[in-house]
Amino acid sequence: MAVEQQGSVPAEARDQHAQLAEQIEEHRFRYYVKDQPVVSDAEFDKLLRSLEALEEEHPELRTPDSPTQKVSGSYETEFTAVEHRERMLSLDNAFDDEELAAWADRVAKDVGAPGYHFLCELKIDGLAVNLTYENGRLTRAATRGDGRTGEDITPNVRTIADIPERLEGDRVPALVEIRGEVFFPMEKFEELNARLVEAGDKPFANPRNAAAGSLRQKDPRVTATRPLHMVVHGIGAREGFDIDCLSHAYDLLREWGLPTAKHNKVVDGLQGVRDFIAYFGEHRHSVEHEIDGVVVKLDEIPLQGRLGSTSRAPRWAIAWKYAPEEVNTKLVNIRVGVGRTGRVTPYAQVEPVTVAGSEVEFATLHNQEVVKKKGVFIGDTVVIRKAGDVIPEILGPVADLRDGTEREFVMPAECPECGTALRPMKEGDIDLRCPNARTCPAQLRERLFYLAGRKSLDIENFGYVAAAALTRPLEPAEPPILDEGDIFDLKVEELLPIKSHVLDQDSGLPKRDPKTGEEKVVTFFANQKGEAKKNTLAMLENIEAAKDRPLARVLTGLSIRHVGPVAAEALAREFRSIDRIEQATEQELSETNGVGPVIAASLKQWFAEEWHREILRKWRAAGVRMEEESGGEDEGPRPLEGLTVVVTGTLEHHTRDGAKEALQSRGAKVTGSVSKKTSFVVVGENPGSKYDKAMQVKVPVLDEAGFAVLLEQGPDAAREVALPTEE
Ligand SMILES: NC(=O)c1ccc[n+]([C@@H]2O[C@H](COP(=O)([O-])OP(=O)(O)OC[C@H]3O[C@@H](n4cnc5c(N)ncnc54)[C@H](O)[C@@H]3O)[C@@H](O)[C@H]2O)c1
Ligand SMILES: [Zn+2]
Repeated sequence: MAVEQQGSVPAEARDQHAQLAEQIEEHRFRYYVKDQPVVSDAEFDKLLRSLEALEEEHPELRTPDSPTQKVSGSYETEFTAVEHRERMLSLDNAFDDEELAAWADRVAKDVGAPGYHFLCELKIDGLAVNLTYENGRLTRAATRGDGRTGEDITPNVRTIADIPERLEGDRVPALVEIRGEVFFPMEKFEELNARLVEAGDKPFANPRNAAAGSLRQKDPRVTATRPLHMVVHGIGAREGFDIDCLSHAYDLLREWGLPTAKHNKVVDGLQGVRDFIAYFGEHRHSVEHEIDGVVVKLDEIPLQGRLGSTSRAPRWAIAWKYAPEEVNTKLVNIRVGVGRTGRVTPYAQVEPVTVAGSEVEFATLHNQEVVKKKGVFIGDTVVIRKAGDVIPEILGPVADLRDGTEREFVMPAECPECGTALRPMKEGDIDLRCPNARTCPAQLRERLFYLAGRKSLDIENFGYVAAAALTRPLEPAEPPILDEGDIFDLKVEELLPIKSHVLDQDSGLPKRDPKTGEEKVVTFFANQKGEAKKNTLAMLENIEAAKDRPLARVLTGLSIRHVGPVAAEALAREFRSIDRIEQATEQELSETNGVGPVIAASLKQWFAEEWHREILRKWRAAGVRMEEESGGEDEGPRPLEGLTVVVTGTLEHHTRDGAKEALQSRGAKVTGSVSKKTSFVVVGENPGSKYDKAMQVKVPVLDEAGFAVLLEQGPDAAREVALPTEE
């Protein structure tokens, strides 16, 4: 019989199975023992799923030692092996609603009677630990290991502040095994890698690996330096107390001083589970730790016992996995981009990958210090993270895949677009700038794009590619626009012969033909017959129409440092003409409501530059509006329209109501709770939890000085002075 069954599996399937199993074991070893996985979790899960599918087809391959039947491998490590009193299992996964519903059906069938509940918990992305408390004292802590035997990490766990040495209260049991997840906070991650890199050690690829690697240190003194936290999510063996539901057990655990989860919810049916999943799918980043899913458990403990477990996972629980936000890809290059104000920032170019539903090819790296802190080299495989609608970022390198050909990034000394030597604006600035403001093609292109943008002159059909074609065409040699002074004098005849690249707005790089791989060259303004395209004519018409935009928009379009739409409104309202602004003293400017000394100084600097005054002369000659229309009714501008602001803590110069009114009168909405949709959080003294929340969800946080900037100069300027989100 056995022989016959064996024979029924084709050799090919058997080989494939053996190969997959070996790969999976290898990845588990790298993940659980070395804390340096070389593939993403999603890739790993895919391998495991293929193995499961293969076993579904050929059940004979599903032997007890298959990776699908085990919690993980058993490995010899440098830690002492210890037995768990009760097994520590993994979880089965549901990747879609059908799988979730199938699980719920099974539960219904096995329980057989109504009246049970589902306990929904967040699935924390960390590593599992087992804490043994005897008569209230922590006597041992272990990793999960293969589920029966884990590694003794007691001295390391004792360094974690969240974990009590002694349980509190008068209901402390004789024995209890507490299961929970140790995690590493995302906002401390870059700092850790910076420290490791500086010490010549390997950086971690992501916070989950950092948690595991920090906890599994030979020297617990090292663990003690790492900001580890824990959340409790289960109970193993126990003596001396009874519990009816897991949710009630958590109340007891909390009483004992253990760190229980804040977001658990008991629901009485599948719909409640779906709602919980949907809610945290939306609010994934407003939680204090990374989550990769939701764990749904049957709440009633006697019923859990009735359903029992497989060799790998309990039948009474299931893990819903959210779409992964992290993928591995190759860091092809680190380039630098030049912004509107000449700031030069490095950014990563990676092999294109899809993360969270969109293709990613570039990720920001902020400045040369950040590149160093992250410890990434050009040529590394890196972990890319795209969280919600946030700009993609590189978390860290997969150091174990290095082969020695990787090279360190060196910040260029010269502007990549005009060759001018880069320098900081002020001593002590980290940011480097290209000082060639007037003719640096990158800066001019960005300024023109801004000038034509929604906040300024709002010129339709004048986009990024047009700005590039007009300032640095491949042909003819002389571009029609040398600086923004020329924009209102464009003639259609000048545009027709222009040949240019199609520049990508994210990177400033020429787009390539997907087939040939060559950089695309187009006659952007002319059709094949050499006549003006419809869009070209529309662009010229729109430029003409833009001459009559309100003064504030014209001012905004000049890209004067610190003069965004809000300050421009204030200036236009007070002075009513560009001439009067130019003639005003620095004192007069800075006393203007909504302007202040920084803007005043910046205006003076701007007008002192001859080529800036030349722009104004050309615009005036072209008929651009340089004065506010007289008479205007005094309704007041709403420069903060569309913003949502939270104020917390005590401010020195405003009462809470005063601050609220100042915001509302400028059009902002003021709310009481912080979410991803919040534009700014203003913090005074003793800010409390809203501040922490803002840090977590990375909402810009303003101190009182920053608040003043927001009121006077608007959101763009305020963002520049927001407090750093790390630390
Ligand atoms: N990248 C790799 O090479 C690699 C290798 C091995 C495993 N992995 C990853 O590790 C995970 C699989 O490992 P696994 O067996 O730990 O399974 P799992 O992560 O899917 O689920 C089980 C674990 O979830 C944790 N958990 C978090 N919150 C919980 C909660 N509220 N209640 C109960 N448990 C909770 C527990 O530690 C438990 O052990 C997958 O995400 C997999 O991709 C990756
Ligand atoms: Zn330059």
